[in-house]
Amino acid sequence: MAAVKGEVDKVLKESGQEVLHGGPLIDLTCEMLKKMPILDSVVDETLRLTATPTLIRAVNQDMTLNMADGCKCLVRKGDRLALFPYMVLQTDPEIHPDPHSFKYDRFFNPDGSKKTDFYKAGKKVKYYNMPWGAGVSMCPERFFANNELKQLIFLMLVYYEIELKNPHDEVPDTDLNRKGFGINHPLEDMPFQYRPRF
Ligand code: HEM
Repeated sequence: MAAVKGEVDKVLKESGQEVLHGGPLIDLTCEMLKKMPILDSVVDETLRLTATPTLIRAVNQDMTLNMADGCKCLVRKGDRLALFPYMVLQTDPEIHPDPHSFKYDRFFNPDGSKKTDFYKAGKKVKYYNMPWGAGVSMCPERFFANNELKQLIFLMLVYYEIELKNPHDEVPDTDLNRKGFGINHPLEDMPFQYRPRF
């Protein structure tokens, strides 16, 4: 959180704004949100660990799927195909080392650019994180949803001092019953406390 807070403070300062007691509300623009590679990485990493959609496809013609391990899988016209990227990509330890840990910098390079180089068996992987699905039915509202998440985090960090109530508690497990249905929920709450800065 400290890294994101540092980035939020920098972007706010560069915009010439500050939080003042009784002062005007922060004017948060899309341009400001675009200058936040750390926050982008944090959102991507959060979705990597929590987005578990099942992608269903209808097979319109007989075809062969070539798997990463060299296997070939025949699918027939009329079949239904269910893909579960959470298991096969998002938590593959070869693509994402230490896959069940949250690493805020997993998706950005030291020069601040977005990290897109991920490998499996020595080959660059095209799809390394698929919270939004892929292809023609890829979530059409992903830019909106991504910006909403970024706005919420930005404004929470600008207006409030936030800390975990019990910082040494383990991160709760997720509810296995929801796997396959969008975003995973934690089994328990993680209480936090906050104080307005204004
Ligand atoms: C974090 C938030 C969200 C996530 C992780 C998410 C994820 C997804 C996924 C995985 C799919 C299926 C993609 C596929 O089959 O390849 C999808 C489809 C879709 N999503 Fe989202 N979504 C999110 C937010 C939203 C929001 C806010 C809206 C609307 C305002 C939305 C509207 C849609 C629609 C209409 C489709 C169907 C697209 C189609 O079948 O052509 N999503 N979304």
